[in-house]
Amino acid sequence: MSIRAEALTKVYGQQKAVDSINFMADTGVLGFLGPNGAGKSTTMKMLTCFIPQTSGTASVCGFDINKQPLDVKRNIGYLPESNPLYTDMYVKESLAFVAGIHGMHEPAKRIAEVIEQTGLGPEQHKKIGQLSKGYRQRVGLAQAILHNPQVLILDEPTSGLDPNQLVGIRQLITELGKTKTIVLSTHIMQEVEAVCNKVIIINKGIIAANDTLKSLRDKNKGQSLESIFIGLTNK
Ligand SMILES: Nc1ncnc2c1ncn2[C@@H]1O[C@H](COP(=O)(O)OP(=O)(O)OP(=O)(O)O)[C@@H](O)[C@H]1O
Repeated sequence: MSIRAEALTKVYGQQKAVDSINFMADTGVLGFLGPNGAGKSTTMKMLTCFIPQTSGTASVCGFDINKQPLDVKRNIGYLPESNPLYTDMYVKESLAFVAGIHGMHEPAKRIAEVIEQTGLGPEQHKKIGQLSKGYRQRVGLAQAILHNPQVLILDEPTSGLDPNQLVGIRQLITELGKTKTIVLSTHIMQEVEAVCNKVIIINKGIIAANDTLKSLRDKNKGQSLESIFIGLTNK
């Protein structure tokens, strides 16, 4: 199993942002949905070892997030919600920098491959600060997949992209999901329908649904994913 979370909990002060959630994920694209403030980003930050959990456990590719954080990070690629990038760096320079962090030797070939895969070719000689939002997202994705991790955690990777950019990024996520485990947070139901095999809906830190997209639809016959989401998150 690529990801396993058991009773994973995060408390900020008085607030339980993530309340004892259990889930597993393997190869494919898992849609991680929930209203604003539901606990999606917090869960992602714990799985990627950015913040410690309050209680419970989780493992990535069999490595414990507390005891083996370096192994977790070797096996995980993370695109955070705000996609923080060094805007003064050139695209290739930023990828070489990330390759260095991962201790990759002679990364030029892999950098060229990832530039091709993410469609960054035409913009590869620009500074990140000169890129459009869609191309910045592609740089974020390129950085996340550079070390060829088995697990990808993508926090709203397509927010704010135009329809053309959306199609390209979704195709890339679908392609990557054939061999990798992807956890994808999004508010766009159309996107879930387009790329996800499985769906977790989280509400107020608690899992309200954990199912395949097909079974979720079969159980709620005739309802759109949007109405299912609204029904489950307004309780
Ligand atoms: N550093 C923090 N300190 C205190 N509370 C926090 C912190 N980070 C998040 N929270 C709170 O935890 C809850 C869950 O936040 P989180 O960012 O995980 O939600 P989310 O599902 O990702 O929301 P969105 O869809 O708006 O990005 C929210 O109520 C938020 O205000």
